[in-house]
Amino acid sequence: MLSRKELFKDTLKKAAHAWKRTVELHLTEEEANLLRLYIDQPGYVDLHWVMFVPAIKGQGTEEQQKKWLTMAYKFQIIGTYAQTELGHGSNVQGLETTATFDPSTDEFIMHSPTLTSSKWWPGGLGKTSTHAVVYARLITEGKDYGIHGFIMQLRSLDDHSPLPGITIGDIGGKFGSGAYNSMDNGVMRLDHVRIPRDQMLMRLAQVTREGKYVHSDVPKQLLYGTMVYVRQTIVADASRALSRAVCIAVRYGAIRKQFGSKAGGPETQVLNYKTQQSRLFPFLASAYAFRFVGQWLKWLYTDVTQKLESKDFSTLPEAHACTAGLKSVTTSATADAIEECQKLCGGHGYLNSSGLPELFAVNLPACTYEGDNVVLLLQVARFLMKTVSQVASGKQPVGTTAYMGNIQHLMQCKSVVNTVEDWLNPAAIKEVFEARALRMAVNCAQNISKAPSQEEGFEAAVAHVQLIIVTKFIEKLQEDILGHGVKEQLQKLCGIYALHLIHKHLGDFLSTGCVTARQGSLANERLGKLYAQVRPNAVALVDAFDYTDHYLGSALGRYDGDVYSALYKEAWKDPLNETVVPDGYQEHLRPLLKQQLKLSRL
Ligand SMILES: CC/C=C\C/C=C\C/C=C\C/C=C\CCCCC(=O)SCCNC(=O)CCNC(=O)[C@H](O)C(C)(C)COP(=O)(O)OP(=O)(O)OC[C@H]1O[C@@H](n2cnc3c(N)ncnc32)[C@H](O)[C@@H]1OP(=O)(O)O
Ligand SMILES: Cc1cc2nc3c(=O)[nH]c(=O)nc-3n(C[C@H](O)[C@H](O)[C@H](O)COP(=O)(O)OP(=O)(O)OC[C@H]3O[C@@H](n4cnc5c(N)ncnc54)[C@H](O)[C@@H]3O)c2cc1C
Repeated sequence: MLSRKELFKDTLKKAAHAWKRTVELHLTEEEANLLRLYIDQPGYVDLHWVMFVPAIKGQGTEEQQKKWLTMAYKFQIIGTYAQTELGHGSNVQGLETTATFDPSTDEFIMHSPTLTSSKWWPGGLGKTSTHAVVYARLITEGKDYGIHGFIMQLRSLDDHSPLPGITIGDIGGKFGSGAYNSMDNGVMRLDHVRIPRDQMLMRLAQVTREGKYVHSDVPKQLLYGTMVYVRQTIVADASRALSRAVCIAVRYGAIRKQFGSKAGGPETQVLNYKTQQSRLFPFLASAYAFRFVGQWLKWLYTDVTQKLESKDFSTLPEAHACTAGLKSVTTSATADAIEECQKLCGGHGYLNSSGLPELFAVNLPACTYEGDNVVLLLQVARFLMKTVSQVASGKQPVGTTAYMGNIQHLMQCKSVVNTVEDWLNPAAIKEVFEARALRMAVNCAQNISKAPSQEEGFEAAVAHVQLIIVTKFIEKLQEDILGHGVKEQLQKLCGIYALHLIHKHLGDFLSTGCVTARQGSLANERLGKLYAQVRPNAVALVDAFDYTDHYLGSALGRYDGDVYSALYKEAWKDPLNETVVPDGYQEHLRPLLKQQLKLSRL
């Protein structure tokens, strides 16, 4: 119910309080991250910690890190990540902002040469950030060396006014009433702003005092390293958002009753309807699947980072493909699922008090920020095409593409599934997912020379990423899992996750010859049985997410199930209910009613 200005100020207040508590309680970095997470309101601090600090860590020299991170860690400066422009977001190489080296003063001149080169979108840029890592085309000795990162001070540390030559503001209201409107996504134009040479982030490349451009021995793709890091964190965010929506829909489904009353008996809980289960339980399974794959991705990222430190860059392409692909598949699935959860809750799901509209509006842009989901899957496709060609030339693939080394078998194997129960076998499931992914990638690679098809590459990428998620779920179940019966429940959810994908993408599985129509129908039968088996534990499986009512923010998802009183109470809090007769009655309603009454008497 807050206006944009009030909402923004509220975000500033919360962020300042969180920082105060962080300092007072001597929180570790991990604890402070959790605190920000549970504040649950997008704000400038996200960009400061999630992008500004990592960009300096990844692309700054040791000296630069020491200087800038010391101030950033103490919040003496607030930073953002200013990459996207009005004219270009996905195509980073198409950015237009220039950083021209002037050897006479040992400075870079930062400039926005066109309207489309205006920086546009960076979070916190609009009203808050004092500094930014700005991405611009480096020009020295008359030559354009492409995009590089530069640290710029944007606002005075005394009175917060923009520095000379910098025009800066907020880009305006966004989707939904709250959601991302707490964030001051900004626009910025630069008019020949001078910064010292040592504010170019120089780990990847340097410009000497004389203006010579010098490459380091690290791959230029490390320029994109911050995005790899953030994409990895977004997978965990998606899993959390999805589990919140599912928690609301499952709990409400157990309370809501419609039809089915015989002879005055109780009506049916909507969660017991098969159609409700087949729409909702795949989301429950996906929430767990995304959590496990997110944990694995965090491990992968840490592993790659350690390797990079010792100058081993071999796993960088795989890390890029995994983070891009998983960010894309999990955020798209999550946005779709939250929207569907609203429908699963019927009319009440459309109320703000259900918590679902806000959850949807906050998570929808994850399909776009940090890389448009389609563009990212096309990156995965590119990686797969390269891997297929390496396999063809005898190279043994590793990591998440290791299965491609089994090409002889996977290109011609037939699924062993013969009964409904056979679909309980993780090996049988994994084999059909591997065969589908490989055959789609190989078909795409073979067709590329004839007529390049983006769609084919896109579909192959989706199949590969789904295989990763299924595989990581299966691997998770091979670990020790504490708690009586917990593993059995997770096995059922793993089955649901995999089999619902077979159901959804049956066309792929059939057309690549991985399963027959009969096996597809056995998979559906198995899925129906799994839904029935999960039903008795569905509420416990969402309680296990351990969300407080406060964090869930939903009248429908309350732990105590007292949904109707909560909805009723929430309704009365609406500002429209502050007066019995609404504002506007005297000016607009009364004259209208009186006029009509007069006319009717004529
Ligand atoms: C309620 C909420 C509360 C709290 C939330 C808490 C936390 C939230 C966490 C985070 C979210 C917070 C805020 C959101 C902030 C959003 C910020 C942004 O959006 S920043 C801007 C992001 N922009 C993008 O992602 C742009 C996407 N575009 C690209 O990445 C690239 O341009 C491209 C599409 C990859 C194309 O690049 P290029 O033109 O160079 O193209 P090529 O395809 O030729 O690639 C060359 C070569 O490089 C390899 N490569 C590409 N990218 C990477 C990479 N990242 N890492 C490693 N390698 C990479 C590519 O594969 C090619 O390799 P080759 O085939 O030649 O071997
Ligand atoms: C809430 C939010 C916060 C953001 N925060 C920041 C930030 O802090 N810092 C920052 O720098 N940026 C930020 N961004 C910008 C964001 O990173 C870009 O919007 C994103 O990278 C997508 O780029 P675009 O907007 O140029 O989309 P476009 O690339 O213009 O996409 C438009 C359409 O074209 C399609 N398309 C584009 N290229 C291809 C292709 N090669 N093949 C097929 N289809 C294609 C896309 O799929 C999409 O459907 C933010 C954006 C949002 C929404």
